[in-house]
Amino acid sequence: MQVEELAISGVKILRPKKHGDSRGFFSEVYNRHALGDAGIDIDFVQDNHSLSSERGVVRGLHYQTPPFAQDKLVRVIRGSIIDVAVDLRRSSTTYGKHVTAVLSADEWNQILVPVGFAHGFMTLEPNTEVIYKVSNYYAPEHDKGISWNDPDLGISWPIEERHAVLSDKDRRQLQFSQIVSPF
Ligand SMILES: Cc1cn([C@H]2C[C@H](O)[C@@H](COP(=O)(O)OP(=O)(O)O[C@H]3O[C@H](C)C(=O)[C@H](O)[C@H]3O)O2)c(=O)[nH]c1=O
Repeated sequence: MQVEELAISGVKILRPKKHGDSRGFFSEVYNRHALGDAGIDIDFVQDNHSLSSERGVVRGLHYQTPPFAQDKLVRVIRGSIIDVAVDLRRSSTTYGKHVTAVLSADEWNQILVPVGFAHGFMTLEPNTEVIYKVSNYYAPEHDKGISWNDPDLGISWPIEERHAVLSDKDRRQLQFSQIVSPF
């Protein structure tokens, strides 16, 4: 498995091996030992799967507060997304900064977003399916968010606001300046 560190410490791009043959392919998309060899020792407890039917669907920017904070290991099995992680670690030199990565079924890449980050993505194609492991259970009362297009975050999304598709919840998220990070 290939591992690439992104510009903010802790956020990594993983690319598991794909074994192709005349039938198709086989890939170990999660292997705890392989992650351990890459210095990643996380006990994932829940698998999530979302389908977004349109291009321009935004889910995020979300995080769960302790004691239900989540590490996330995200991959795309159909379509593609631009994935975003915002550093909410108050002592970090990159507090409030973000990294982005294009994840796609074609690239077969994954992103590891550790506890301490807000996470979200925008779909780049219709019918995009995202699968991800989280290291803590869903806890609605601990589910928090930041507005996806907060100018203070400076995230340059590839699809303009008027064409973005969001949940009512995500249309009402707080601005970055309004949150008190618990990390
Ligand atoms: C996250 C979650 C949601 N739900 C239920 C709650 C709602 O009835 C429905 C949709 O939830 P929500 O609108 O929060 O789903 P997303 O907007 O895709 O949220 C995700 O968006 C970004 C990408 C994230 O990083 C998080 O994993 C997660 O917050 O699924 C559950 O039953 N379990 C769960 O773990």
